[in-house]
Amino acid sequence: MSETIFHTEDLVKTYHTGGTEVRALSGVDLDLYGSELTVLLGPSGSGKSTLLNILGGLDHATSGLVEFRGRDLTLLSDRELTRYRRDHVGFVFQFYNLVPSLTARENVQMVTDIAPNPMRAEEALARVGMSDRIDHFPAELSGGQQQRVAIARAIAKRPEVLLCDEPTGALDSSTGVQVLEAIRDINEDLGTTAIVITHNAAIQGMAHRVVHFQDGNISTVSTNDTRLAPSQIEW
Ligand SMILES: Nc1ncnc2c1ncn2[C@@H]1O[C@H](COP(=O)(O)OP(=O)(O)OP(=O)(O)O)[C@@H](O)[C@H]1O
Repeated sequence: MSETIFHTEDLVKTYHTGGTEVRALSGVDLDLYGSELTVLLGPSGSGKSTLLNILGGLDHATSGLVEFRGRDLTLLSDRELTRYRRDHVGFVFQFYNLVPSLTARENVQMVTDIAPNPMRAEEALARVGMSDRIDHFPAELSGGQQQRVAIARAIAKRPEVLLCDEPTGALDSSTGVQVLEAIRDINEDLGTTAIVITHNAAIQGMAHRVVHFQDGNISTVSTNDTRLAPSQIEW
């Protein structure tokens, strides 16, 4: 088995809003491994995004342990967390968050211009099958194409982990499959550890490891002996 990338122990996240307390994560124990593609599956509100945000250094846990390669993220200051995110993590969200006034290439270059060891924007876009749309603006691209540009932007700095929160949530099945293929290819070709949130159970077939969430905790973790190609997935 490959190296443990993320390790959590009794991880708790509580939100306080308007006098009420929501326990978004209630004692999560989890290990995730390098170069794997993990799917986090579960109903709305079960805590998937909360966990992903903590793993990615976007949010602090309330209590418990969360380690990235043995380094305790809960001990990091905001400044150190920013550095951790910048150096190690690529994010992809449901809505692509591209800058509308910049072309696909320029959207990716926003990252490659400031990263220490980036791939060229053209290479990142080629890896997601977008070479022929490199000078197009987001409004000239379909939702799936925009999401592939967003993936290119996320991987251009060569992050160790790619965290995807509902990357196909806004897409139909055939467009979504192209996005899943891009994520699978990044995981396989670059060895990038990928974690993909979905509430679409069909997607779990492409994962090495599937983590099922229920009510702020993990109900089961399973592994797929045989994985599906994204082209075999439909919803
Ligand atoms: N910033 C916040 N303030 C207050 N409550 C929050 C906040 N973020 C999440 N929650 C609550 O925490 C719980 C877990 O939310 P989370 O977004 O992690 O679930 P999820 O499984 O990702 O759901 P979805 O699939 O709908 O995105 C929910 O009850 C949600 O309402």
